[in-house]
Amino acid sequence: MLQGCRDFLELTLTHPIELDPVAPFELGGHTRVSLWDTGVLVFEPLSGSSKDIVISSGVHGNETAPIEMCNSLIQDLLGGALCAGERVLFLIGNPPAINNGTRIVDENMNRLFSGEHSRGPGLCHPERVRAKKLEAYVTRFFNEGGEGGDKSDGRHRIHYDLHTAIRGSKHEKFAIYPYRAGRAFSGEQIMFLAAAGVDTVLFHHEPTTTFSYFSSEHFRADAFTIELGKVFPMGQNDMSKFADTREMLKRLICAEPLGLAPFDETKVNLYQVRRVINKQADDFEFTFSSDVPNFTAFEKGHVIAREAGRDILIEADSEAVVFPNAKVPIGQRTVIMLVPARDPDVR
Ligand SMILES: O=C(O)CCC(=O)N[C@@H](CCC(=O)O)C(=O)O
Ligand SMILES: [Zn+2]
Repeated sequence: MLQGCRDFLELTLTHPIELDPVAPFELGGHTRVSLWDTGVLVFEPLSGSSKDIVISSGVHGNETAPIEMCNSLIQDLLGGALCAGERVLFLIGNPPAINNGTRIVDENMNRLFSGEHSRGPGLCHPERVRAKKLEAYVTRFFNEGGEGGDKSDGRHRIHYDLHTAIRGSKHEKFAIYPYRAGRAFSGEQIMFLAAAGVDTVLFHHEPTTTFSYFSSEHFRADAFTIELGKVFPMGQNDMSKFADTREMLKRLICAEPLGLAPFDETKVNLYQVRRVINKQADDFEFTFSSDVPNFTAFEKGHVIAREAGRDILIEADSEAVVFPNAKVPIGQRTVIMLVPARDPDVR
């Protein structure tokens, strides 16, 4: 089915829920290719490697640019224009939502990891079932690679979960670095991201149920949620804006020299998550308009939102907003509040 497959994304979207695994086959005498399920594809160099790399896209169905970029890398690998030098697992997260052209179908998949899919109402709809399967595929992929974690720790495990943001951003491309209890941040990873055009990093301050946190926490992977720009419908992305990102992912996958500069905090924008504001009442509303870009800062005392007759104020001298979204279910995150990172533990 895969050999001679015209387009991996088309195959995935034609089988949005599941696809029988395909027996591994060899490509060009150098790579083993395995299809584990719909949107789940593994490339393994026959001559060995040192990295296990997960690249996921489409966890939110309307975030199309990363899906198109990954599909083009996959097509080049399948077609022989590129040759994998490292083990790579590509995941297209939420095919039914991609077919729908929407962020979610029933529930935000990126709040369902680290077992959250099975809590509360349990596996009651496809996004929960898929999140559980995605965890299992990542687990299998890292375990089959062998012992690993951060770069200094056996095989180097990496997970880039690629997204695009609902609104525009003062920093067009940025990454969320999941909370890492007792682990320093990787300067090399931050410089890799910068070379990929992702010049801004947010250090999260607490555990979450996102996909990148799952890989970071359970497999000690260098894992990130990466926002590559603003959402556009499939086919309407200016792919030239993703050239640097694609180039660096290509070099990584193909084990080409990365040519990274040493960590230099003057070359990147580093923010610390100060707090997350969760929605507590149906009437939650922001005081700023929907076209205010991510990373807009407000001064101490400014009222940024209201709910249940209560004002929500800026607490620090200045705090910047990212991902403001009043239309989330009660209990979920409406906005992340940022301050500049002061002396982050980057090594
Ligand atoms: O633009 C928005 O409001 C959301 C974009 C998006 O999907 N962001 C991720 C971030 C995940 C993280 O915090 O690591 C999400 O909300 O799931
Ligand atoms: Zn997203």
